[in-house]
Amino acid sequence: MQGPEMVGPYDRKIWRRNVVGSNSRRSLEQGSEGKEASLSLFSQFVVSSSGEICVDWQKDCLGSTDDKNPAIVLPNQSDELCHFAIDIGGSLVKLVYFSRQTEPPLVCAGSPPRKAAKDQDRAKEAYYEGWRKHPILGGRLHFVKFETAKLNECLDFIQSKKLHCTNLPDSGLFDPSVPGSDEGAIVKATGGGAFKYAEVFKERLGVTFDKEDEMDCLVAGANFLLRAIRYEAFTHLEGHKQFVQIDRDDLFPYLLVNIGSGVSLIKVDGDGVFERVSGTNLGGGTFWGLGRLLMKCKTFDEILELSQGGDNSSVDMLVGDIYGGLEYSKIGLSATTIASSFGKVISGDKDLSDYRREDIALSLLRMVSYNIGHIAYLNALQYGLKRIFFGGFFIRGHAYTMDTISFAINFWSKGEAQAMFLRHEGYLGALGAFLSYDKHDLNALTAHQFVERFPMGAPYAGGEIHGPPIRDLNEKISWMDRFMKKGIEITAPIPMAAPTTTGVGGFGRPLSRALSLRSDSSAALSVGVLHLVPTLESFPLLADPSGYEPNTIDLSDLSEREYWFNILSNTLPDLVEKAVASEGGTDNAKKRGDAFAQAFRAHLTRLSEEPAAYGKLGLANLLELREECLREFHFTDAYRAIKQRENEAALAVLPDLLSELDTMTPTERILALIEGLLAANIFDWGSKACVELYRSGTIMEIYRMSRDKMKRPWRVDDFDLLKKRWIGEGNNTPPKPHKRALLFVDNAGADIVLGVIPFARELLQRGTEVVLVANSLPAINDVVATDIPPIIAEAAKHCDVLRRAAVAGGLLTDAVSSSSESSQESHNESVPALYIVASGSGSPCIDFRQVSSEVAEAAKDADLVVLEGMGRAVHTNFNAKFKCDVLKLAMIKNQRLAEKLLKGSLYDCVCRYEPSQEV
Ligand SMILES: Nc1ncnc2c1ncn2[C@@H]1O[C@H](COP(=O)(O)OP(=O)(O)OP(=O)(O)O)[C@@H](O)[C@H]1O
Ligand SMILES: CC(C)(CO)[C@@H](O)C(=O)NCCC(=O)O
Ligand SMILES: [Mn+2]
Repeated sequence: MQGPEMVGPYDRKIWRRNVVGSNSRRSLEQGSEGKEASLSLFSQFVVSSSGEICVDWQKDCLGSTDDKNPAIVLPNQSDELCHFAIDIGGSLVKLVYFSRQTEPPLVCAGSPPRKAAKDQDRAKEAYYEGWRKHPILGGRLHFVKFETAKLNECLDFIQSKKLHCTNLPDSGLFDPSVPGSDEGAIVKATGGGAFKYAEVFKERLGVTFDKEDEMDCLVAGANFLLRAIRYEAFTHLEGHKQFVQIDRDDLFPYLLVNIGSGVSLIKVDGDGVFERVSGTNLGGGTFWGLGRLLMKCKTFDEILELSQGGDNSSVDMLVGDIYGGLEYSKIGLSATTIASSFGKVISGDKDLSDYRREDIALSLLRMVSYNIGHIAYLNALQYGLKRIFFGGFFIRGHAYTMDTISFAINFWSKGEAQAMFLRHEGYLGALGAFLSYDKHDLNALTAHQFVERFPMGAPYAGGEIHGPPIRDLNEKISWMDRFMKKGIEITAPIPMAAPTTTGVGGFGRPLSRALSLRSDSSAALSVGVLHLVPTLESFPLLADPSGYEPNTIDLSDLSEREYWFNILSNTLPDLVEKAVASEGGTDNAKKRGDAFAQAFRAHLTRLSEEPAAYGKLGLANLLELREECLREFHFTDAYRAIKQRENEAALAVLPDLLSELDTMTPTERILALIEGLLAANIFDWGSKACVELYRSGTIMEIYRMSRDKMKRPWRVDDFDLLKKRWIGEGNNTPPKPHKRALLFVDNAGADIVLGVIPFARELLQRGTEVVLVANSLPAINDVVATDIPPIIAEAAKHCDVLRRAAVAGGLLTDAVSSSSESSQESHNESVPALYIVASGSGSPCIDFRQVSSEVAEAAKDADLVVLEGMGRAVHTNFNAKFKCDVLKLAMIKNQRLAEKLLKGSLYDCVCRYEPSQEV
């Protein structure tokens, strides 16, 4: 008698949707390490404005200083064949470039697919085919900037990354089947420098500029960002940042105020429909220029930093100065209103050196900001526009600047108009130029197809770009190390900073100037790398997609933030230990572990200073960030060994559990199954309380203890409702079973084996098709889609229903013989199929705005969704409504969550059953 045989999860013949892990949005990140460049080659490490790590190879690079024009050895060069668009302004050069892997992202972390080379080739071919048709598939957009006065740095950057070699004239794209050419690249360029520096680019790089109109680009960039990026626009009042949800269909008209060197005011009525209604020569260049002249500041950020400690009343003439300390209330001017910027200087015979540089800086900042705010308001008034978006790098994510502008708009419009700011502030033009490449069709993508990620350098972002990004793992580790040694200490994020206002932007003096801009300018907003993942979709069963908010806990609340940051910080050492062990505990693994901890702590510190730095912050984002950080340091599955051990232990007792269940009546069984699911959900290595529990007991002991405690009523207990739907009431005919159930599973071990599998088996027995939805990539001890087939194969040895369902779902071959010992299961009845689908996520939570297309496809016929575990059913989606029946099951393994959300206590259970919300 032959046992069931595994079928590789990548066999596309089985079920199109059953391609475990191939569509992970994260799998793109699991690139090979490529050629490892030697560390000693690089001397200086910096971070790009997009948070990428770069090396300053101009400074004494490649070991030999006399080599003036060194050949740059790019680590992972194959990963970085890209193209770009450029905006060369009066002050700054902005570059948007595109990258993608040259290899199809076939491999998902977890157990490696057992796949024949032949299949790999076929899949690769199909991937390239898709690539040719849709060149923007699976790529990333990076944002970097340089000073226009240091154009050479920009040219070097382009050259070092060979960006210009891949802008082929015919397609504007890199085609892996066509050998690259160094000549004749055509690049979309905008801004005045597209004219001024065209010859320089031609000479140095052989690049020809295809010029795009600057205003066209600004508008195209703004429209794109406002539609595609969920957390792009925000208001900023008295230090408080609030993201604004922009309705795609109600975007126009608006006023776009781009504050670059000079200022352009554009009335935007639609895509490509706009008018530049005004402009002002008092702009960012004015501020920077006067700052250099008056305060001898070397950098722009230095002026901003100075202004934080300023008191402008020593420089500005206030209304009170003119009115003898009184206000001019008749016309609504307070005594502290600035009557005349720099006006006080006329009255003494002081020299420049007699004034505090800080005071001058603040006066200057307010002069320029108010003036722009004023002009913006007048134009909004003239054209009847209520919404004003401010872009351009003058804003610099600087709280005080934004407050000042907001205050001005609010003041003059008497609250009628609103100032909004954009996270990608200065990149509008460059992005617009990039969008103007015919073939991209980026505009066709929607918000759920973009994932913005913040690499390890993001917390330090703000530095200038000097060289090629570091891709190589060793370089990353070394960079982290050097950064620490340079004395920019990233400490634990506790205690938390007060709300990060740098002062109230009224006419008075800034009230709070305690927090200074850090010298690395990290007070600015971070712009991440934008990943384009066309395979991600919005989950079709959401009842209210536009009102959907995945996070249950809002981390804009300071005490919540403090609490969770503390937990993440405290559990870090244990995680590092596990991660290092998972990689064999080698010295290299230890180094990576340390670097990971440093990197994650830096993110936490950054976010505790500026919670909205990466967009709206929820617990789910933090948990995902931690996983991404692990992946960045190549910890592919930190809990691999633990998961394996727990799976084995649980599988050993599964047959007994199944037999026990088979002796029960249907009514007893459904209760036992739900109890079992809740009890088994205790195995969660992401919970501090549970990890402590594991120290004192074996898996089975804990599971039994947990089961014994499973007495109803649970904290949230809809069991009676579920039972009614399951077996009906009284003598009435039982309701029809569900057609298809989607089970979003949580942890490995007892959770999946003793909780989910018996429940899935019950569903199958009742005639419900079952789709197990698991992570594409690992997160804590969560089971990954590719982990499940071997578990099912093992379970199927003891259960005929599972075996036949797995065969029907293409997970197992061998439909002929049975090794089942369970005689109670009928062999004649047909059993619906059991499928496994990867969710597209690598997080312990699930965001239903962005799931894999396989999940979206599988959802079409589903009439039951089961969300299991704290991450998926409580941290996220606790309040989510679905178009079909939904069952949310979890054990609460966190004291505060139990108290705050449920007014309960640790280890309380949630069994929430909500019938279809569709009317
Ligand atoms: N690191 C920085 N270095 C220089 N200027 C900065 C920096 N950060 C912010 N700024 C401010 O941003 C302004 C430039 O903004 P931006 O890049 O949007 O304009 P630009 O395209 O160079 O100018 P224009 O569009 O008028 O030609 C500078 O004049 C300065 O006020
Ligand atoms: C000249 C541009 C458009 C170059 O970006 C910009 O600097 C600007 O809008 N300056 C203001 C010029 C005016 O007074 O309208
Ligand atoms: Mn510009």
